[in-house]
Amino acid sequence: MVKSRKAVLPDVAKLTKPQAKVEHMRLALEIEAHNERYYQKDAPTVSDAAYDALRQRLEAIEVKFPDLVSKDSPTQKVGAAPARGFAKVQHVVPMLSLGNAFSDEDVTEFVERIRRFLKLDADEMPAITAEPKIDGLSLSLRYENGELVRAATRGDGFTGEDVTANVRTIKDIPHALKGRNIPAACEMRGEVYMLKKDFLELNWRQAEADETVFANPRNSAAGSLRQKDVSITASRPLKFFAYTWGEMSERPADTQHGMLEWMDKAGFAVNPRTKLCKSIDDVLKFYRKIGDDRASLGYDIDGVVYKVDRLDWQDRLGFVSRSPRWAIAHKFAAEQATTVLNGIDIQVGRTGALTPVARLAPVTVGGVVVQNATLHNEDYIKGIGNDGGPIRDGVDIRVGDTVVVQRAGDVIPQIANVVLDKRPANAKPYKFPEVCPVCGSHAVREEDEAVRRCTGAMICPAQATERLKHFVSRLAFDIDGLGDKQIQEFYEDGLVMSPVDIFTLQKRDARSSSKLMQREGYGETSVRNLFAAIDARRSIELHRLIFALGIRHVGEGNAKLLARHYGTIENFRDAMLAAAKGAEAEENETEAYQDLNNIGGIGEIVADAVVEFFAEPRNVKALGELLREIEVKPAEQPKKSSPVSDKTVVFTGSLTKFTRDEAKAVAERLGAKVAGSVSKKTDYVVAGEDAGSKLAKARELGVAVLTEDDWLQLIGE
Ligand SMILES: NC(=O)c1ccc[n+]([C@@H]2O[C@H](COP(=O)([O-])OP(=O)(O)OC[C@H]3O[C@@H](n4cnc5c(N)ncnc54)[C@H](O)[C@@H]3O)[C@@H](O)[C@H]2O)c1
Ligand SMILES: [Zn+2]
Repeated sequence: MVKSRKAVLPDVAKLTKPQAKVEHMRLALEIEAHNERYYQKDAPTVSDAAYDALRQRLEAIEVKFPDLVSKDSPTQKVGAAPARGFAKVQHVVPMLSLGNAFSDEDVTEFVERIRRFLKLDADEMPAITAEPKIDGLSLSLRYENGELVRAATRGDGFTGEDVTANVRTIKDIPHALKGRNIPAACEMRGEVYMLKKDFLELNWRQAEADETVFANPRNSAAGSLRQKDVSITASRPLKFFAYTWGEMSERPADTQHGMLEWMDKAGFAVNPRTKLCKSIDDVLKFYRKIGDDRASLGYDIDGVVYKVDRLDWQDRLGFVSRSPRWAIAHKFAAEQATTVLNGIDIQVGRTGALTPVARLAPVTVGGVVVQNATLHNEDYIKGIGNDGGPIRDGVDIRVGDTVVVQRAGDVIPQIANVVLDKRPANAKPYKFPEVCPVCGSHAVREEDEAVRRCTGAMICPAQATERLKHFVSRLAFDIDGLGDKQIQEFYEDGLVMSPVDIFTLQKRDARSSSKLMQREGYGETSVRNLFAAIDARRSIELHRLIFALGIRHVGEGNAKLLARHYGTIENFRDAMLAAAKGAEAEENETEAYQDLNNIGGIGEIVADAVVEFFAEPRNVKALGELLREIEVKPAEQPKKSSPVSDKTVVFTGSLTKFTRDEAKAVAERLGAKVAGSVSKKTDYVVAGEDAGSKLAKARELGVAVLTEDDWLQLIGE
């Protein structure tokens, strides 16, 4: 895409001043729009390579016409302003960006610049640390007297977002620093990221629950950290590498690599692949080696960062507008390849969503053969992004097009761009089907939804079979010998049309004249094994059953939260039926609904989806039939061994050490029950400042009252 853009735009060298001015303005606006989507919404609409190309062109224009540089130019700025909804944190030492190197020459030039600046001898090579450039988001952690007091995102470099409560849920980040050599004020900085396997697993769960699916681990990490509901952050597998610092009352070392060693001792994860290099050759060798190892690293990196090792030299070198002079990021080329789009298939999911999939002429991208790419939804094909703005410069995707396919890490391949010069003359805009390709029902788009859905929920075989496949899938009933293929066949032959049919199969088979045993591919043993596998699942864990119901937005995680909260299927069903009574009203005011909505980690969208499910009599009937055939085991209660398990706790007053959501999530994880009011059954009341009537009540009833610190001590934090 970099190339196709350059082919259509005039060479910067040939631009006249007025032309340059117009283009500068256009590029700046476009870059600002991408910055907002990337940094604030965690949802970019173009590839990093495409974005970098825009920046490079803007920089080239500014080099030729320096008076176009203003303080508002994107070349002078870092990131984007903090998003609304977060408290702001001023960085005492700004958090800047890095200059980029895209070639070996750029790296040589970087080292030369340093030598000239420091006036080093011709044969004197500054030692350089080479660090993997983790593709996550940067974070600043402030420790005072060794205790974590504040965490902030980079924001625009000067003002970041306060994410202290979120950060306290990340295991890699110590709440207190270790060792003796701890400066009184100490700001540690590094990258929050997500392992590729955790990202894929999370996306899979999100997709199952019909929730936001992230484009890559970086966006996923950023989206997970920047959550107003801390319990969501706590449920996401975030990790952290430390690699630099902000304000430091004293420096415990005088080299970059010495500082990294100190960080390791202080209790941080430091990237083990970092290397101290003595020559440019060393540096480039490191770059190529880690480039080769990239796929096996476990986390995404988008290049290597080189830093001058001596801190006194770093100090002398200082900064240019938005980046240090003593460091540079050597970027990897994006993994892209060009191929032809042979067709677009529509898949119908269990919730009736019509999802377009690109069928590509097979092509190798970054060492992997790619034949399919996701096309997300009909707007995406048209060149319209989630926010209604253009993507790919508004170019649509047509069957027959030559397209640029891109893989970032292990993510599902995407179509990064269309090569318009190669579009066949007869290519027609793609017409998205308005009926379900499986059952023929109308497929409609709801207002504010990008997805078109089949309306034939009750009759659509795609939905019914997808629901059944989900019902027997690994995290649900997980029945051996009953996979996608068998479900499809049994459905087509009318043997299994709804979940309960699975458990009555044997009874019906005994009475039937056409036996399962006589089917092709089946014998006595396989039928016996199948029935045994089904019987083995007549007793099922509550969370598996809840997950198996296929309620929108209820993935494995939410199913577990619900199971843990309600304990038994009877409790769960009764509560949901009670909540469903209020579903018609504008605001659901039933106590059962309030209780559901108050479960840590369950938000309104999930609560509404569950209630909606129970408000539909056909669903309740199907569940009732199923429950006559199976037995549901009560939910396992979490960790028995903790000092607060089975205790009932009430938090009151204004808390300063943690947010209420956070306190609740932690307490529940340790097996405590968190209640809203004080009674004789209450074991502890944790009172913050200005605690009122609940504290009085606790005193009156003789319930133990703890300060926040007492509580932390009690749970061993
Ligand atoms: N696709 C889009 O729409 C879009 C929009 C904006 C930015 N971007 C992408 O974001 C990046 C530019 O943003 P940027 O200003 O954050 O710069 P950058 O990512 O190029 O470099 C600076 C960042 O690198 C990170 N980093 C990782 N490991 C490091 C290490 N060992 N030492 C020091 N820093 C390390 C830090 O977070 C630091 O802030 C580019 O890759 C760009 O393509 C994409
Ligand atoms: Zn259908």
